[in-house]
Amino acid sequence: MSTPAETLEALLRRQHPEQTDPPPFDPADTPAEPPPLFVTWFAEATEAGQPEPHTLSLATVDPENSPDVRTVTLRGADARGWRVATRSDSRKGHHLAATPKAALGFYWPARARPIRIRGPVVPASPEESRADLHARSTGALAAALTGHQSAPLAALDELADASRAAWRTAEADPERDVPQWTVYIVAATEVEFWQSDPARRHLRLAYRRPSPDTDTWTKHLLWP
Ligand SMILES: Cc1cc2nc3c(=O)[nH]c(=O)nc-3n(C[C@H](O)[C@H](O)[C@H](O)COP(=O)(O)O)c2cc1C
Repeated sequence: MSTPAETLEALLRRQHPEQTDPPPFDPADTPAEPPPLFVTWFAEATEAGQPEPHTLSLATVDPENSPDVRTVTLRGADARGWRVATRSDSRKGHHLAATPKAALGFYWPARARPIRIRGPVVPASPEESRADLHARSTGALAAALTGHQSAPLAALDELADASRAAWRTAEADPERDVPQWTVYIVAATEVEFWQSDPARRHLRLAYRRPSPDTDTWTKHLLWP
């Protein structure tokens, strides 16, 4: 009988990168700033049928400087930066309070394109965070209201009871505030666009700027 490790190795050997014809990408013909290129690539991933292109990895560091990562949902991206949202009293919220820096990772296999982003993080205004909370579904409000995110859970019944109560509140009072709900803006200083190449001459275009206070980005290619 095969061990779980052998089973995994056999499954891994059968995996291959998705074979897609790389879409046209000329690094010389790119905007001076990364957000417009991000929007173009996002739209192209959507058109190519990429499931959940707005799902990304958010990396933070804990107070001991150990990295941590989890999956979140993109709320928007513009000249201010890339926006995610969560409770400020979650594990990631505590990390961001202590070390307001993050890295983001997107991967869109339908276009064979990852994008990685790094930079300092600033919370959006309470008004913007409240608007984000109430632009979403009843379930999303109930989830935010349930609270205790990342705290140890003693029993599933406790979650069921808290969640049912949160759903009742969300349905009865859709404008209910959750003061901990926070939009965080990753004010990128580095953004890298990676385009797969069948001959493995992958294209890597990196944008950099010294700080979020400047709109002047430099661009350069990287060896794959
Ligand atoms: C597809 C997907 C999207 C998610 N989006 C969010 C999100 O936008 N905000 C959030 O707080 N958690 C989101 N989560 C849950 C997080 O992955 C994570 O479990 C939770 O935020 C606790 O993370 P933390 O303990 O590092 O704070 C999402 C999970 C999945 C699978």
